[in-house]
Amino acid sequence: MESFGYERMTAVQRRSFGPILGGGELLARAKTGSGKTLSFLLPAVERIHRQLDGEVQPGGVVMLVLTPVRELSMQVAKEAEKLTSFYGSCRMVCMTGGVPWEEDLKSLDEGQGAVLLVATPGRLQSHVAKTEGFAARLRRVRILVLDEVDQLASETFRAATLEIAAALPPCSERQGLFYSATVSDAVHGLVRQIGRGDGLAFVDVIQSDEVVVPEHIDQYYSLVPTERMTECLWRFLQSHAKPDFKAVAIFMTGRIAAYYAEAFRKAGTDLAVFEIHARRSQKQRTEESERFRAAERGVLFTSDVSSRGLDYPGVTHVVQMGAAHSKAEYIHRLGRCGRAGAKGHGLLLLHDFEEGFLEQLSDLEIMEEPLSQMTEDLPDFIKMPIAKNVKAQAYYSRINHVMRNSTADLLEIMREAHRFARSIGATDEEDRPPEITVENAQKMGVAEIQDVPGTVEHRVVTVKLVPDHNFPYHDPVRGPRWKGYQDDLLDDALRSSEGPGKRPPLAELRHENFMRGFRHLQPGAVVQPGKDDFARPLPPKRRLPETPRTSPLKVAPRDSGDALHTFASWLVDCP
Ligand SMILES: Nc1ncnc2c1ncn2[C@@H]1O[C@H](COP(=O)(O)OP(=O)(O)OP(=O)(O)O)[C@@H](O)[C@H]1O
Repeated sequence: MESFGYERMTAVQRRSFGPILGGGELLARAKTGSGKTLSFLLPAVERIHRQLDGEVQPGGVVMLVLTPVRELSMQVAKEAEKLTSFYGSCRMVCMTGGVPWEEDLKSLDEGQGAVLLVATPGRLQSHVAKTEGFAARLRRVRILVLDEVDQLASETFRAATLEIAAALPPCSERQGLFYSATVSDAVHGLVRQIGRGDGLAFVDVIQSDEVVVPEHIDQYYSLVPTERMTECLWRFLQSHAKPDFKAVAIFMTGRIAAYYAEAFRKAGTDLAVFEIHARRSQKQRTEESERFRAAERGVLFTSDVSSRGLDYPGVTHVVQMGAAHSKAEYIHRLGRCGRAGAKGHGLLLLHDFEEGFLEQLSDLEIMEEPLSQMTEDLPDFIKMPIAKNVKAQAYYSRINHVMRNSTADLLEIMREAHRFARSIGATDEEDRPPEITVENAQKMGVAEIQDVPGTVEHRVVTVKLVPDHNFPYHDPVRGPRWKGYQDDLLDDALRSSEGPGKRPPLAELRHENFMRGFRHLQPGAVVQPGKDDFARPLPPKRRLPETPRTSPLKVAPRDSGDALHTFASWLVDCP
């Protein structure tokens, strides 16, 4: 403990060390931020060190730690690395999604000795199923740790966790350690399936009559009309933004977090804005995570990928933008602040339709923060220049999220989502929210409902590409390519009607593309791809002479080098 700079053990550490060193199985429940990571890592590595007798093959895994989220795996891996380098008897390897597959195998193979593997279930399950010889490398696992076990026991991770456990030695030959701040019935079920059954110790550092939220975290909530959510978040962040203010704001989905991060940046907050969610590449997520860890001040805009286990030093505030899936999830989210005995402050901004969630929190000390009067001194979030696509995606993802998590009437959900669309400036001049195609409406179960805002008829529009010059670049295999999502649009359109080896004269622009900014496209409109607003017709003077409907597509010859200059226009005729 001293090498980690700690004077004394926390309660969960004190009570875990003995049973783990003794080889027993353990289910442990302790508050967020109470030092659970070291409470399993330290005695487990010590035990492995004592047991290792040189018989393990290079690349063989002796200890496996599963965590549900990539960033959490990386965080646990860092602690594990400190310990393994101290003991020297095994080395740490971390495997998560978002990293090239071959790198996993390389890191297993390079280096001497047994491996302490920290991994997310998805990546490991894929290796077990697809990588030749991988399961064999797991046959010597002596200690299995499930960190955030109640999430690993949830529907999302349970199957993968069981499949991985099936590749390990029988439970009589390994030790299972199961940790979380909250323990559900599903956890007991999973532990029964994976563990030995007999002799499981339950280290419960939270007494049954005690509240599981650390006492030094103040909790507040406000009931907020959808239209005022952004304003409330803005005011909260601006009014608390002292020099050491460091906040985590958790949104319903990654796409909503992405919209807010961009909106707050553009609104000119003086707080540094960080952004972590599943819509970013793993490289971006890792870099952002490191930056936020090192930052003294700022806000992390994120989704539930950051709600568990992550230990960002110095987080003072957590804002939850909407109800959590459950009380347990609320507690995990809140636990990103007030760690290791520090003071914390949590604010839950509940949409007006989520009031019922408060019943689940009735035994917590959570106080109402009344809404302040609305004032005018705010950035204009509705007019904020943010791509239509970003707003539309936030809107779609929000509908999906609310549908999955609410029992409300579907039409009510759509109407409320319409209010959300308005509040982020995602509606058009006629107050229509982004379009939902009939196909998607069917998937969402709203196709049969009259008056669903934004639902459109299935549309397939045949477009003619009139090539000229000005393609951004020419891909030798795929032909002319645009940049950004417009690139995908053109590409989809062409791919949908490509014959073997050559492009046909006509390409179908399918209805999906209308969701992505084509709704204003009129028959005969001429637009210039690659420009800021793809769907905006060019002024009449830029119109090209109309091409006869049946004329073949003429692809301009490549002039010089890689740059094929074309001026393109789309002639559209409805079927
Ligand atoms: N004995 C100790 N004394 C002081 N600080 C400690 C001690 N052990 C761990 N810590 C620090 O406490 C913080 C929280 O630890 P950790 O991340 O393990 O919490 P946790 O209980 O796993 O939380 P969560 O439930 O959110 O996953 C970390 O910054 C860790 O370095």
